[in-house]
Amino acid sequence: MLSIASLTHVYPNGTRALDGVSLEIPPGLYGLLGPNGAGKSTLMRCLATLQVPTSGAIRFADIDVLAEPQRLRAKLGYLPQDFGVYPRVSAYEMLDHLAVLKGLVAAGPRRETVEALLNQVNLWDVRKKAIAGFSGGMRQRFGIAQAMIGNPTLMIVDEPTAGLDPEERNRFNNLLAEVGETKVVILSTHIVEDVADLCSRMAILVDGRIVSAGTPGALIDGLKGKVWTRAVEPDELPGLRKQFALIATRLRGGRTVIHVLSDAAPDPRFEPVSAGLAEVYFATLHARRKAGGQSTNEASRDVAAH
Ligand SMILES: Nc1ncnc2c1ncn2[C@@H]1O[C@H](COP(=O)(O)OP(=O)(O)OP(=O)(O)O)[C@@H](O)[C@H]1O
Repeated sequence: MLSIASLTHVYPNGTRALDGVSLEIPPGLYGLLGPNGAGKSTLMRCLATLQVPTSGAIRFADIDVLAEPQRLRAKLGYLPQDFGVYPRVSAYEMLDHLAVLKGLVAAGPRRETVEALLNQVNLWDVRKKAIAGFSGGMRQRFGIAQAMIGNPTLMIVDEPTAGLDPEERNRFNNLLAEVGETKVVILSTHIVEDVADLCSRMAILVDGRIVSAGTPGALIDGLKGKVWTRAVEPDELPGLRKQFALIATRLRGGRTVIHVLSDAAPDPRFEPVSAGLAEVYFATLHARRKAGGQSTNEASRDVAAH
């Protein structure tokens, strides 16, 4: 179990990237969903001991992470948002090198580990090729392999599927699901489907605060009977936006379809629509923006795009 208590981080320029974040994260895949700039990467870096938060506490099993970062590092696998340099050395050589850095010095056990990991992430056939020539999906799978050296019990994966095509994303997510069977895995993303597909528990982070947390099923149940839809003409949109809590507009076969949050049918032309995680996410963003006094233009102009 990973426990995060009242975690706050203020950057030197005054940006409050995390504002009292508290979460209890059990083993399995945990989704941390939030828009750009919500504070996800800041939280991931604090958990990965790469950044010291301004205040708060992090515990993983019996480890006080802020007091004993070295103890956590021995149990941690981290796939950063930007893996950075993609060297011209082969996947095998690079993984072998990283394994040495992680303390796997004895040649025999190291070879076994490297070979097993390359097989697990399905890169065995291309092990002799340079990482520089890998596709985005292959690089991310290599990223998971390097994160799994030393069999960590906590895995932190920051926006891993951004930029992957659907087939690569699917392959990557299958790998992540396998990894999540035995570890605490935190998946940070702004892609709702990744959380819907993979995670048994989740939280939504907006402006440095947790605004929603629970199982996807429970969060979806909370919207039952409250989401309504109808096709509209584009010139109706400004008026509807003022009148209703518009959480999304979609394009369906060239027509604009809106989703509105309301306890009852806003008018007879609306039909009820069963909510999914996308509606939960966009309703949460809408409520948060309203509370913050920001423009409440729908959070998504095309839910179907993700
Ligand atoms: N080094 C820094 N100095 C000052 N402000 C920063 C720094 N790094 C991030 N921020 C700010 O902190 C806030 C949270 O950023 P963070 O990168 O953690 O968000 P994010 O949810 O990961 O966003 P994205 O999905 O765009 O990566 C943003 O307002 C960002 O501009």
